[in-house]
Amino acid sequence: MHVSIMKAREVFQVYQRLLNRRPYLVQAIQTGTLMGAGDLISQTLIEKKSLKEADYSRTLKFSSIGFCFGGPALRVWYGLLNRHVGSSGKTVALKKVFIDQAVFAPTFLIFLLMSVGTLQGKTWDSIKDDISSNYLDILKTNYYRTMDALELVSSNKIFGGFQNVYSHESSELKCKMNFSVYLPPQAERGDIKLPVVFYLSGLTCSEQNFITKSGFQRYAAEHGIIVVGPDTSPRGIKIPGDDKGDFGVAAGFYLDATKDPWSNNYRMGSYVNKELYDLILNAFENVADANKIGIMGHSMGGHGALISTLRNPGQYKSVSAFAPICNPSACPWGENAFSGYLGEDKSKWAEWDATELVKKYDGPPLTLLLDQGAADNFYIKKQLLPENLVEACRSVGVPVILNLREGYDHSYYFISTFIGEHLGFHAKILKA
Ligand SMILES: N[C@@H](CCC(=O)N[C@@H](CS)C(=O)NCC(=O)O)C(=O)O
Repeated sequence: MHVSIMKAREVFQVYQRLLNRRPYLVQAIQTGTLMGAGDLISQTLIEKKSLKEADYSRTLKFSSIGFCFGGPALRVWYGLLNRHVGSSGKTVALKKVFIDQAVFAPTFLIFLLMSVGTLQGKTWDSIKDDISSNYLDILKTNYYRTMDALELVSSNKIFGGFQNVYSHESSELKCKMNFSVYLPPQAERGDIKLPVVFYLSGLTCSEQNFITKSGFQRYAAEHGIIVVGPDTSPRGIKIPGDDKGDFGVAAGFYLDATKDPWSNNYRMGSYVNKELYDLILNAFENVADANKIGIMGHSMGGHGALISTLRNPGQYKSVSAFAPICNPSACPWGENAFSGYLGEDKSKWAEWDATELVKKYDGPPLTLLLDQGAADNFYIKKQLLPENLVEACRSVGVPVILNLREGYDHSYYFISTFIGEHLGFHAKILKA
């Protein structure tokens, strides 16, 4: 699995390089391929043709429209938008979506319907008929899809940057989710790519706790780091037994549940590491550096940061955690959550347990940074077990730093004291 993930990453990097070097050609090939594939999917899934019956000349016509016109037109259009609207700032994304949907979408759709008609050998009159009967329906469907995308919930200026909260419909979790994005002042002009650090919160938290209590923005602004904070579980889905505080709502444990009734929505592992990860890199393409991504977290979120890194070698270049649940298979919180989400087979638990995962880690070199308050009741009651993780790291030679902080507890008072050190640690690795 590690090998295939590394390969996928390399392919993505080659793609990025090609896109920088030959933007028009790459966009043309991409749009051509997508339009061809779209036609083939429509013929097989919607028109119910078999692959033998499919009209491949129609597929080729769609591809060539994408290659010759769609791709280059998109490239020119996004270039114009970047030049005239800018590429970052509080309202830039919203302005761009608005102009794109108000100007480009209606114009391009007419052009597309005309090209398709022409390539199908239709007369001008029948093309006009097609346009008058289909145009508004297609445009409306497109508008509904756009509105589904990203919604800005709030935006506040802090330490020269903006603390934003967005919401979106998650396909993994099948519900509406909030997440936070801090854009430091260095993102304002949109002409430099910055490191991104994901922060995963603990039990009972939403995306709000970290952004209102930790004071991380001062240090993110200092280092020029974008910080993204997802929520901790699916929201608004009522499943009996989901309100226990350490299981269900606000306790997704950053894994993909396999046991009913949780497996349909409780997919925080894929949500964070695939859906949200890709969404951030796409939506903030101009300012987020896809090669400089780190992850950190607190308690259940510390466990999330560690397993996300260990399960996806190379995806996160830096990782750190505050009071993480280090060995969930061996503590009451973890046993309760894992048996509920994954069932009783403990071999499946090991796939989501940092202490087990690190023993099999086979990826780029990593140093784990852990901070633990010595007066943390959950540490004292053996919910967190950092020593188990440190021992496992030592057994396989993975470097780990464990700072035991005298007198500190489990709260955000502890996190806010050391958050600057953690962001400094990420900055050092990601900016190297
Ligand atoms: N479920 C436990 C843990 C609650 C807790 O301490 N949550 C931590 C994360 S594990 C937190 O960040 N709470 C929110 C906050 O302090 O703002 C309890 O209810 O005592």
